[in-house]
Amino acid sequence: MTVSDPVEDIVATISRSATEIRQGLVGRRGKADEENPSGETQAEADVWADDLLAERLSSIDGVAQYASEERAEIIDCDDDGFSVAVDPLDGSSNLKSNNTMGTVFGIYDEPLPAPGAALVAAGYVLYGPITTMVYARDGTATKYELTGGERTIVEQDITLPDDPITYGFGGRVPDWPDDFEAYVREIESNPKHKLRYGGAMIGDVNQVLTYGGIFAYPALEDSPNGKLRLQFEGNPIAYVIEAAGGRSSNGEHSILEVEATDLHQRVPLHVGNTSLIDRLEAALA
Ligand SMILES: O=P(O)(O)OC[C@H]1O[C@](O)(COP(=O)(O)O)[C@@H](O)[C@@H]1O
Ligand SMILES: [Mg+2]
Ligand SMILES: [Mg+2]
Repeated sequence: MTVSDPVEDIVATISRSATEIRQGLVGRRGKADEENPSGETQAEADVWADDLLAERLSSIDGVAQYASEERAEIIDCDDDGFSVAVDPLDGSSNLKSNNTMGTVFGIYDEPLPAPGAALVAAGYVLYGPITTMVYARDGTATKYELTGGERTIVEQDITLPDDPITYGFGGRVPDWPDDFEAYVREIESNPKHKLRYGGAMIGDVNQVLTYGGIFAYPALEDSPNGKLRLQFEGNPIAYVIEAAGGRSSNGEHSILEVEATDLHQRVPLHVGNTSLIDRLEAALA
């Protein structure tokens, strides 16, 4: 008898759906005339990908809740089980220019909103020239290629390279607090460091995972919690980067220790090599 593993069922469902999501973007590059709970205009593809994932993930045995960046309310499913939090399309403003996007997921063993410490697994799909998935569970991260529903391992026990190379920071430069800007100038002044910013967190974070470095969407002068959402973006990415031997920070401590108070709350996000995040926290202290 095979023992069912809802976490594996969730990840397999997202893997299979990724190819369809990628193909379904064609013809859905317009706006949807609606705002999401964060007050952003939704793309047609945001709404469509959310509906597709909501239907599939909420019907899995052992999924108690489905929630996403694109819907105000949690969908309650089974009485007991895991909570799945999804950013169906990360970087959907890149649809218009046909640049990188992703799908982010976190699987929590507590009802949402939940702290990162309640994650049992998390990962993301990257719609690049090919479709890849990075998925972390039990402290190890694995990279896969996804083709036509198949998930093939390309790298196990991924770790951030020791010598950091790439950096990318979101938000308008004039909106950065002075201490953060001073830190950025320090990073830029190292001749080994290269700027890589594509406007989709997943693309930028995947550069950091591949080459080492730092990605941040920091606190801004008028938005002290930055832009990215804790449940759907911050926690899952922090979980993956920490499993790969890096660090995450809200500016003070690990993102995984941030108190979860609201489903759609935002968090300043900084992830990357331990040395760079340690230095960032010192610069912001
Ligand atoms: O356009 P900006 O302000 O640089 O913001 C870019 C950031 O916003 C996001 O697009 C937000 O994610 P969504 O596209 O899922 O809303 C991140 O992927 C990215 O890092
Ligand atoms: Mg996003
Ligand atoms: Mg999104």
